Amino acid sequence: MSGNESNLTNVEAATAAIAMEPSDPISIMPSPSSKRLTSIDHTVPASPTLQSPSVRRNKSDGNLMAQDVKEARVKVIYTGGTIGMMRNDRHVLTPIPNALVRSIRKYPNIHDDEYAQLRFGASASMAPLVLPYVQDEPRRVLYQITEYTPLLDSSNMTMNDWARIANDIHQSYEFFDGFVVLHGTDTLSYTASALSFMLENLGKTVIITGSQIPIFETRTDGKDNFTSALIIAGNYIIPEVCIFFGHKLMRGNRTVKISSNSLDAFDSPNVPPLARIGINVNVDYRLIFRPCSIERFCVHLNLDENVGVLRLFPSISLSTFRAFLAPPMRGVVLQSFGSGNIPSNRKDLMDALKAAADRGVIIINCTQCPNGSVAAIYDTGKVLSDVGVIPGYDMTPEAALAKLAYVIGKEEWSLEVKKQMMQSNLRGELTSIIAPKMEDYDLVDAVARSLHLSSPQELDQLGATLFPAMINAAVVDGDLKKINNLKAYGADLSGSNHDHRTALHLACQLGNVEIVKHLLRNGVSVHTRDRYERTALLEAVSTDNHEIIQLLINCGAHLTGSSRAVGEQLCAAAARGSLLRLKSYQYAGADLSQPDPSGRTVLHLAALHGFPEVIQYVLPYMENVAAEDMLGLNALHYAKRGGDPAVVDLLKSVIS
Ligand SMILES: NC(=O)C[C@H](N)C(=O)O
Repeated sequence: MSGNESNLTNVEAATAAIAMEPSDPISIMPSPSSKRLTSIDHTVPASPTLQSPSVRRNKSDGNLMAQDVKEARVKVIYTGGTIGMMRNDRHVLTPIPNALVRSIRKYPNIHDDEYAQLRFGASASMAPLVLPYVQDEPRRVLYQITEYTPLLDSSNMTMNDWARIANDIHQSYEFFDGFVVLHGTDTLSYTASALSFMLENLGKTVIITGSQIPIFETRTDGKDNFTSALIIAGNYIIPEVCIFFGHKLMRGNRTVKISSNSLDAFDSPNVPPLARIGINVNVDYRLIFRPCSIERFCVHLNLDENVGVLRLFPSISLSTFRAFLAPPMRGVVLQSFGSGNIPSNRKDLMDALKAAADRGVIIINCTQCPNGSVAAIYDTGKVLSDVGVIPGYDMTPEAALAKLAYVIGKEEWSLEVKKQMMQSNLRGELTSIIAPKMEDYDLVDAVARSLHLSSPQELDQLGATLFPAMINAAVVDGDLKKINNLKAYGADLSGSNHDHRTALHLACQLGNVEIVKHLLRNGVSVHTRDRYERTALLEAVSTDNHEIIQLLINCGAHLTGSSRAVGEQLCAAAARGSLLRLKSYQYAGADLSQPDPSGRTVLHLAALHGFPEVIQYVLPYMENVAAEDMLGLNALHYAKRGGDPAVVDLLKSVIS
């Protein structure tokens, strides 16, 4: 898709467009990383720009075999960690290259080989892996694993590895619905925190997980963590970098590793889990932190390594303290006592802090307590702000350190802006002010009372039914005030109705630019697909609203569905002579030279139906003006059949 070429800077992304329809040739294309011999793609790249499957009904038992089944594509980046380790002869756990995918193909509860055979035929052994059917989840998850070389124990990972993961997500962003990173647990919270900052304007789900016991062992937490992460990444739009561990989905930059041997190895002390996995998946949508600016997804890879964590202890020596703050240090997380206190009677330490802050070192005050926040309620804490130390509120040391590396690495920001950013809530990593009490669920409560409903589940269900309907009514009325009121009542503006349509779908269909902007600024996802696989972008294309198309594209929206289906739509528009529709698709990122399933292009159809202005417009965008369809006919042949002499002459000038 030409409109997306800026993102397709590597072979992997470009080859990811290979269709996975059963009729498509399936081949293994080298990824740029594998070219450098540093990673191996174990399957053909998957792409959400592909058609849903046409797998058939099983003749023997009559069961539905993937026909009409919706699919989601998840990219798995396997970096190492216990999850893929095996014990060597000395009983020491080490990661084994190429073992994970080989084993997974044999596990029927992680890979549905029957579905894969039906879907990908003879090439199934190299095709994407397929998660078996999951009750109550709408999509079959197809996943592609990219294995890094070497596989790392996470204790050996560095900031360069964070950049590599961020870059790989960036390169394949448009080809997948969600991302899972398999990672060692020891430094997982650091990686999650760093990625949460590096992935800017993230619109898709990224889940990092691993395990305490290798996935190859009979008793393992790896299978559950991995499959749950895949299910959530494929079926839920939670535009955050999350950690899945021990039945909980947590905001990554709020987590800490709390146990080296418990299977509940992670906790999110200051923010409840975003989702809990029991018999059902329960997502708390009100907790989700959404990007609220109209900007496209991008990555910031420049991190400053001159950062550190200094944990205070009674009687710390001045020389230790000074040495830590000395150049080249540029950012320090000062882990203070309790609610942010340091020994205020230690003038020597205060002077050293002030000298460092005056030199431009950003010093951020975080508590040593696993729970709670720093607050200037004691004199011993207040003195810190007097010497230029910034409050880190309730940030974990991991998040504060990663944020310092990110913020200091933003060379375009002044020192003042950097300090401001450290105190601002960029990705849900800190709570600086107590949120004003929401009139949360008042409205729902009132209705519930009149209906005699009382259980939390009934209230949730009522909210999920009432709010989307009421928001949609406000969208139809074009009533921004009403939309805001509903939000104040606790409505999730990203909520969808029974057709999985959001208010954004409707606003795009109605062409209300103001409401579209408002919804985007309130974090409504551009990636939600309704029951019929339509995105908000497709609604804007269908109504030829170019301003809205541009807004959505600026927010990271892209075309989904098979590229050949897009070709079909383009040909239909050309046959009608609709230059407007062709432009709509083009602005939405479509490649105007994309053929339909019979190999015909817009040029063929415009030639046949005699639309010279369409031909003039599309000519510069055609990859091959003489492209032939499946019958071996090019656009000139079609023009001759169409019989318009002007069109024939026009095409003769470009096709010999
Ligand atoms: N459970 C684990 O994954 C621990 C391992 N040492 C790692 O962090 O890679």
